[in-house]
Amino acid sequence: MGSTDWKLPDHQKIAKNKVVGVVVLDGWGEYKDDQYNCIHTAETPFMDSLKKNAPNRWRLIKAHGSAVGLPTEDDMGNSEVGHNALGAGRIFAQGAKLVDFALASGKIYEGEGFKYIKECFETGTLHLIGLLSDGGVHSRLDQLQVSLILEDFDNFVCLGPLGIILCNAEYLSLFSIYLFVQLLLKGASEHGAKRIRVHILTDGRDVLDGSSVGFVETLENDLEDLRKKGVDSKIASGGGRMYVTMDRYENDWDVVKRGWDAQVLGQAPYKFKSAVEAVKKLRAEPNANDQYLPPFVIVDENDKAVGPIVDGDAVVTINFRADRMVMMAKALEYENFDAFDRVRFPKIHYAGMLQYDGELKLPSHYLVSPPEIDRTSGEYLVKNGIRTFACSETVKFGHVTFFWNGNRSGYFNSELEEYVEIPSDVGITFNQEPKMKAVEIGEKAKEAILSGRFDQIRVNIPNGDMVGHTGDIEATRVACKAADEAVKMIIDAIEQVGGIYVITADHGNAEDMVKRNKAGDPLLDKNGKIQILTSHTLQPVPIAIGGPGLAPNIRFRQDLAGGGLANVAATVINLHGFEAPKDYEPSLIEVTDS
Ligand SMILES: O=C(O)[C@H](O)COP(=O)(O)O
Ligand SMILES: [Mn+2]
Ligand SMILES: [Mn+2]
Repeated sequence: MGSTDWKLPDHQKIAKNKVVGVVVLDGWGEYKDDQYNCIHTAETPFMDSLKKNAPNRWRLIKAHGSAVGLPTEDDMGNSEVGHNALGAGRIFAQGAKLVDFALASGKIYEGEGFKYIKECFETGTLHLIGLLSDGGVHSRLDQLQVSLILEDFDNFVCLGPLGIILCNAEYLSLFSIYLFVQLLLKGASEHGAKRIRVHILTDGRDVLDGSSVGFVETLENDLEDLRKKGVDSKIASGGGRMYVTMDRYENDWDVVKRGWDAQVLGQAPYKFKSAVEAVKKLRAEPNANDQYLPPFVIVDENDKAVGPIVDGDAVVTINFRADRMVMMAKALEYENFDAFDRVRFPKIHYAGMLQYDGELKLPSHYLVSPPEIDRTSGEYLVKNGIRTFACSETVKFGHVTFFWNGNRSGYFNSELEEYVEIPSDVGITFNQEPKMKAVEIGEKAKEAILSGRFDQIRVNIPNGDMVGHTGDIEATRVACKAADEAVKMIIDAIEQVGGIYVITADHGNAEDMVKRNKAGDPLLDKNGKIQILTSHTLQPVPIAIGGPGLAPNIRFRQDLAGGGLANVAATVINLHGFEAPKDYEPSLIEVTDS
């Protein structure tokens, strides 16, 4: 945007030059106090005191559904959409929604990306690689499926293979134009794909553990339908998302390599004739779960892998979310690549569901244009001279940099910014080390605050989320305590320099660790055991402001009951002493006369 006026007007009532500490507690929502609320049951004296002691400076904000650009109010928040909203100050239609629209309108098949992969359909195989679940965080199974038929316009109900999906009005107007929605598998085959291989990654993180079996069965049924229509379509390989392919921020390339070996080379420690059998058998191993299933390939009667990726094939990574697909995209696209030995680098036509990195333009071909998240608060502030420090450990590092800056890697101005990544533990599940690197993040942030070199210090503290995803309640309590201690360290430093703090979260997770019925009571499985919730939640998140630099007459506005994460950017800009851009969601704060 060449014509952007980057100069922010001075705020009429809020002074400049205070150090502002912005802390994002990952996966830290607000929910009723019971034994499955790990934030409540953990010792979190610092966060508790904020809530208790300054009611005008503590409130809840929305972090899911339409408040963060997701298709429906049933969509839980996640780190990508959460940090995008926090950093950009506006609500953008996010990947999940954009793909829905592109599929519903059929535009996906008219775009450059689809045309590019279609060039291989005559003689090559179309490979689809991605997360197989209806979690809606990285991908959605119904976007892959063969049919979704709108049957009942009056009641706004879409019937699909997965059951009933309620459509909101915006969706309905699009759906109503297209009675039969062509989804990716069906659409690709109708547009000429003759041979399709799906490389599945099982979830259990954005959905219940154990649900992978049902998703694989659903996909198998769809592929069976396609086979009846003469399309040679099969599942070719698989593995658990956290152990195969979906690493992020280059924490552990072995994860991507395991996927590469299975998907591209057709090699894996486990071989099965069917994916349903694979998932059932591998899940039966002690301590096995959907997130960490080992890699497997599907083989034919001669024990030969049914779907390695070879020269002349087309490949689509079907995830719309960026962070856990960037590494695979690099492996599939970059000629020069040394993160691991690819053994074979097939000449393929590769497209992402979306373009995952706007700065790297990666991948160069994609089926759906990503949201154009421009003019983020980070860019405005840096352009107005705010010296910015951002830090987290590897597994969340990109959240306060890449996602915060609208899915762009790199600095806006390397002279004014410093981004510090603390290496995360590798090769463990985080319930084994629930304190993670919270203290180290706290130390780095403290150092940055006390150094006098920065005006904004921005951190993500991952514990509640990363340990919450393991479903280990005891460990999640330890995680929440560690996060609380890290926040206190940072805020103590803010106190020392007379600064201001903003503490919030990107979505819920640790505050509810059990699946519940509509009345909010825990659900039991068929053995009478509670069903552990490893995923995020629909709960709101807290935001607290304070610090000696915050004038006594600044408080949260009382008239913004529906405020959400996107309102935080204008709030932070104000606290730096500037007015926010006019099209930003309104600031949460007001300056009273007294
Ligand atoms: O990628 C993940 O770890 C989960 O799917 C979502 O968690 P996040 O949105 O907090 O990263
Ligand atoms: Mn998160
Ligand atoms: Mn998470």
